[in-house]
This record gives sequence, C-alpha cells and structure tokens, in this order.
Amino acid sequence: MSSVLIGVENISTPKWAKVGRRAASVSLGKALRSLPEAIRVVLRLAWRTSPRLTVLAGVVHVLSGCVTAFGLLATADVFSALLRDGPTPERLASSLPALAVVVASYATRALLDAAVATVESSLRPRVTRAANDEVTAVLVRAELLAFEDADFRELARQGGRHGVRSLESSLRHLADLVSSCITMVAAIVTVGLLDAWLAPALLLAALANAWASARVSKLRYEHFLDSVTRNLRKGVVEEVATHREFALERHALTLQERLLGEHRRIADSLMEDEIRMAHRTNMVRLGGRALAGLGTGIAYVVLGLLLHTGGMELALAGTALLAMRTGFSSLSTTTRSVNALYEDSFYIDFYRKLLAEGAERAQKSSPVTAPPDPELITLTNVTFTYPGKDTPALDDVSLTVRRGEVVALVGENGSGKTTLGKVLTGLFPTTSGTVHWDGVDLADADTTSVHSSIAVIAQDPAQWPMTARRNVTVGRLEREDDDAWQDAVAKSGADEVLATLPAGPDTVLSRQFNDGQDLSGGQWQRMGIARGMYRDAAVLVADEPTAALDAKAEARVFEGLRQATARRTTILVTHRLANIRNADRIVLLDQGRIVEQGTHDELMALRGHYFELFELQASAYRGNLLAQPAQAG
Ligand SMILES: Nc1ncnc2c1ncn2[C@@H]1O[C@H](COP(=O)(O)OP(=O)(O)OP(=O)(O)O)[C@@H](O)[C@H]1O
Repeated sequence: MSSVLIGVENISTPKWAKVGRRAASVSLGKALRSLPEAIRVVLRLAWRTSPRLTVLAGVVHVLSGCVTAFGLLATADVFSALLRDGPTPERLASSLPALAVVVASYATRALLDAAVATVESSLRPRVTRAANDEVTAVLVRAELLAFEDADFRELARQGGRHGVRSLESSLRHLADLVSSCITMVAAIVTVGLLDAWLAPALLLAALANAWASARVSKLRYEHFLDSVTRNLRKGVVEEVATHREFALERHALTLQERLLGEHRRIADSLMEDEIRMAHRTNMVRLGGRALAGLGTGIAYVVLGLLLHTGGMELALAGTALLAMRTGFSSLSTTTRSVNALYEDSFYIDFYRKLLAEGAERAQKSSPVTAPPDPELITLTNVTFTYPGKDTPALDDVSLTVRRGEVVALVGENGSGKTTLGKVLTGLFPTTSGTVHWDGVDLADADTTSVHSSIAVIAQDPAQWPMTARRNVTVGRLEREDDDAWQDAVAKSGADEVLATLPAGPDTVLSRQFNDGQDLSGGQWQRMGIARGMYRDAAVLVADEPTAALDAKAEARVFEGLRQATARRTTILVTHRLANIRNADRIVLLDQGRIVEQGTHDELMALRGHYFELFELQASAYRGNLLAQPAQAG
C-alpha cells in the first residue's frame, strides 16, 4: 500500500499557472516588453481613484529627479571652480554660487522627498482599496458555477492576494523608477558630454545589472509556478492536520503523527527547491555583478587613460567621477525598481486574469426577467457537466413541473438529484439543452430575477455568523413580517432551538464573536429550513432537508412543508422514501438520467427500480424492532 496518506500527489497544475509557465518561458526581452502593460494597470487604477493625486505624484517624482540631476550638474561646476588653476581663496569664492545651487538643490530635494512621501501615502491605500474592491466585486458577482471550478478558486486566491499586494508595491517601484531614471540619464549625459567613451562603459554596467535582475525575477517566478501545486497540497494537508472540522476524526483515528509526517515531506521538498533556486539566483547575480564590475572597471580605466594622456582636465575628471558615482547609484535603484516591477508584473497579470475571467463568469444581467411565479418549468434534453469533469452529472434530462406540484427526486448517491435541483432553478446553467420557466429560457434571463423566485433548503445549510433571528430573516431581507417569522420557526422546529439560546433570537450564532454560540448539525439544519420557509419563494428546492433531524422534528417539518406546498412548486430531494409517498410525482434518477417517474402507487405497480428501493427500506423497518414506522414519523 502507498505510504502517501492523502491522494494529493497528482493535483493537476491550474490552467492559469500553465499559461503563466508559458509566459515565464518566453525570452527575457519579450517578457520585459510586458512591463508597460502592468504599469498601465497600476496607473489606470491610480487615475481612477484620484486623478489629482496621480498627476501630483508624477509631477513631484519628475521634479525630484530633475532637481537631483540639476544638483549633479551644479556639483560639477563646484568641482570645476575648485580644481581650476589659481589661488585657493579665489577658487573658493568662485565656487560659492555653484555651491549655493548645490545646497539649494539638496534642500529642494529633501522637500520634494517629503512631498513624495505625503502624496504616496495618500495614493497607495486608495489604489489598494480600489484593487481589493475590484477583486471582491468580481467574486461577489461571479456565477455559482465559478465556485465549483478549482482553477477559478485558486486564481481568485493568487490574483486576490499576490495580485493586489503587487499592485500596491508596484506603485512605489514605479515612483522610484521615474526618479532614478531621470538621475541616471542626467549622469550618463553628463559623462557622455565629458567624454564619449565613458558612456558605453557605464551602459555596459547598467545592462549587466538589468539582465541579472530580470533573470533572477524570472527564476523566482518559475519557482513560484513550479511550487503552486505543492503549495496547494501543503495547504490541504495543513487544513486536515490543524483545522477544527477534522479534529474529531484526526484524534479518534490517531492520525496526527501521520499527518505531521506528510506535512514535513511536502515542506521538505519545497524547502529543497527553495534552496536550489536560491543557489541559482545567487550564481546569476554573481554573473551580473561581474559584468557590471567589468563595465565599472572599464569606465575607471578609460578615465585614468584620459587623465594620463591629458585628454581630460583634472577638474573635469572630478566631475566625471562624481557623475559616474551618481550614475552607478541611480543605476542600482533603476535596476532594483525594474526588477521589482518585472516581478510585480507577473502577479498583476494574475489580477488581470482574475478580473477578466470573473467578468466572463459574472452572473447574467439581462432585460429579460423570469416569471416570478412560473406556471410551468420545462427541461428539454438537459445535459450538465461539472467543470473539469468528463462525464455529465445530468444526461439528456427532459422534465416538466407544474406550479403547486411536489416532485420528489430519488436515486442512489451521485445519481444527479442535487444537480438537477440546481439546474432547474437556474443556479447552474445547462451544458446543453434548455430550461424554460413558462416561455422564458433561463439562459437568456436575468439571473437575479430567477433567483428571487427560488428558495433552497440545503442539506448542509450555511452557518451565517449573525443573530439567530437574522439567520432566518436573511432569507428575505426586505420582508418584515412577524407572523411569517413565527410561522417559519414553528414549522421548522427552529423555535425549540431559539428557546435554548441565552439571548433567544438575538443570540449571535458564531463562536468568532464574544457571547457567540454554536449549534449542533440538526439545529443548524432547522435554522436553514426556517430560512427557506421564511423566504416564501415560488419554487422551493429542499435537498435532504431533514437528514440531520430527529424523527419528531422530521415529521413536523414535513407537515410544515405539506401545508406550504399548495402555493408553490416544490422539488424535494430525499433518500427517505417513506416521506414522499404523497408526492405528486416521484422522479427516479440513475447516473444522471431519468429512469422512472410517476406517483408512488404507479411506481410500485411498475415493480421496477423504485419498487426495489422502497421494499428494501420498508423491509429494514419491518425487520427491525428499533425502528417501527410510527416512530420514524
Ligand atoms: N462540485 C462538483 N464538482 C464535480 N463533480 C460533482 C460536483 N458535485 C457533484 N458532482 C458529481 O456529479 C454527480 C451528481 O452529483 P449530485 O450531487 O447531483 O448527486 P446526488 O444524486 O444529489 O447525490 P447524493 O444522494 O449523494 O446527494 C456525481 O457523480 C458527483 O460526483
């Protein structure tokens, strides 16, 4: 038997990471050309949040770069004046105006730096907020099916986390780049004006640095993509090894040490890769520094030769030296900023992909509205396949449900009952075939208009971290109807839950808050049923609504549902066949297909698959004294 505890060895690489991999493998030059796109995204966001601050940030950065360049040229004048021939006091006096300009430029630079910091600290949080807002909005508005797609969920995590963080940091890197570029250009021009041979040497150093930085970023990005699936695995193991939901079985099955071992195994492989990557990047950096050093060396040799051969005066050589030093320092800031921006650009790309994919997967908004209380729901040759799956969960299903009908969906585990409930109510779009509510094809209808008319009671209802009252009224927030609330909590059995809570309906149902309270599985289910009943929608889907309820509560809920069904279309998914004997129609699914349908009596007379299932359950009751039919409700 395999020593691997969790079968997560073969998690496939998400689609977005494969695309990223291709992007990472393109040539460096091509990759660098993608930088402007990332910069455009940042500037667009900054502009949208505050055009005034964006312009101001640009202006202060350009000014700060210009002032530095100006200071450099003024310093050159100071040198020229100081190193000229003549008596020292005279040389000092003649250098004073240039010296004053240098001092003024330093002072201005300091003021501008303060202005830069002020503008940036106002702009950056705005950009982060806007980026966060875009991510949240796109996720909130995404269709339900998007959340069934593991690739999309992972892209949301990466684009939301890394992407937004990179957008924020890229603003700072962009600002640094603008001012350091201006200073560097000023230094290269100054050096080039002094002697044409010095500039290429300086450029060689610049290019070597830039190459090494970009190469390092590319390696790091490739490493990130390589470790995506392993990090996913580590996340899965971490979850089962530390989260509360698994705690009971983890302890009862004494799996703690095995899980720890699994975690260590994946973490070790990640660590080894990290170390390998660090060695490779160090080598690349070393190569880059060697080349840059060569460029610097050549520049100094050229300078020495010029001085030696009398090709340049000492005063000008001093200026050249200063300009070169400034050039090298701004060069390192420039390469650092380009490098950081280049790295940011990959993650900003995830962010862009997330927004693009999110927009594609947005809920449909359309002028076509679904009828609020459909007379007929018609499925024609409906096939539905989950994202990433090959076999359909629903296969050529045709079904018509009338208003007021109670249709029970039965069948073995995985036969497609839950999926059919979701397709029928427009929660999932069909892969092929159509769902019509009266004359309206749900594929054309406004999603919100469809969902407004449905209520879903899930087997595993959401545990909203709100008060108990809100947990019910959230079913229809715009409704303020005390009678309906009383009715819903009475029919669902939630009233008994409320009676046990310290602050009754005002108790917050979440352990995350002070004085918050958690509920048992069955109690949460009662709250979910009350919520579905309070929603009072035209089409109700109850998916195993009573699976966690005791027999008394179950009987009460079915009586409540029976009273309420006269006014609405009810789709009931259940395995407890005794509860659906009175359903108007029973639809039996097998491997995504409808294999039998009719009333209980018709299906029993058919002596087919339903008959078999029913007899099996009935005989279990008959043969077991502990579960007499009267007790089972
Ligand atoms: N989120 C999902 N992603 C991929 N496949 C899914 C997903 N949910 C269900 N399936 C698959 O679709 C098929 C139908 O599932 P469905 O949940 O509709 O069955 P069911 O009849 O309601 O089962 P059960 O009685 O166990 O609740 C199954 O093969 C299941 O594995």
